[in-house]
Amino acid sequence: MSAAMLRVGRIPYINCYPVYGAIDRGIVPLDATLIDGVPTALNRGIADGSLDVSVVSAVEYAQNASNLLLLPDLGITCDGPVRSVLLFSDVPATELGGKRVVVSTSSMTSVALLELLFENVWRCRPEFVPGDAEISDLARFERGGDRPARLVIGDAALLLGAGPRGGDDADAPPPFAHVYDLGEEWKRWTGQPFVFAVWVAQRTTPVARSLRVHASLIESRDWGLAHLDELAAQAHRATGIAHSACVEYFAGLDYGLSYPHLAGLTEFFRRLVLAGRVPDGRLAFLPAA
Ligand SMILES: C=C(O[C@@H]1C=C(C(=O)O)C=C[C@H]1O)C(=O)O
Repeated sequence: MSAAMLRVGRIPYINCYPVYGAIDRGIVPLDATLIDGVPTALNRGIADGSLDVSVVSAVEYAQNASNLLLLPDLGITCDGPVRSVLLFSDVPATELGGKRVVVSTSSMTSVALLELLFENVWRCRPEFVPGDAEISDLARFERGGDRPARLVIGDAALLLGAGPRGGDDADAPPPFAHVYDLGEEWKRWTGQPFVFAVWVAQRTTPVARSLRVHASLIESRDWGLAHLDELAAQAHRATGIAHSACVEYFAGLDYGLSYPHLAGLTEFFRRLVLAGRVPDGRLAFLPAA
């Protein structure tokens, strides 16, 4: 009897196209079932054991490291602006103390990073309230009043960051006066790259099976990096974001986990441990495929 198919998580944002594009096209085989979900849904799937391997918020690994192994050389990272993790605000961030900041329910890493930035860089203490912030939620965003700022990630952030398009949008709310790119803010603060997402496997999943998934993901990622223009065209068709903006977006992301990325990741975890937000821990890797 063959073991059940592994369940492998994928974020449906365009930021995952470069990792899964060749698998989606049948160019690289993946012996697993792909499960789509926003980052917090995949985090839950890894935490409750319903996913075997997945991309997750970096913070999910830190929360749950004793049950997980990191997949080598895979991540969603930036070294400066990320373009898709944005704080939109009607007032400067330093003036948000005591005010409500709506944080995306899809995100865990960016929310933790935002809290660190408020404590250490903007030095004020807003009240964080969760709110849905996917593309389908954009039209219903309440503006102003007691919610002057909002953290948005992924495709929704790219779209909102691009601003209103054309002159036929007379009813559109005015753009936010201040937009903070969290990759850029982290770089300015620490000088380091930032790792938003990592790929993990359950320690209970047989290593040989996780290794096969890892090998497919690496092969698919390498194909993706060699075909970014084709993937940017697909991203444009899927979201309406300008092709040139998709090209620029992919160029600003790095899908590896090199020494500088690991330095940024451990710096982030160290600061989260200091703030009492995640348990102290260590990085443990699946042996490289
Ligand atoms: C760069 C991004 O990285 C992401 C942000 C995550 C988070 O904040 O928890 C998790 C996965 C990634 O999708 C993005 O989604 O825009």
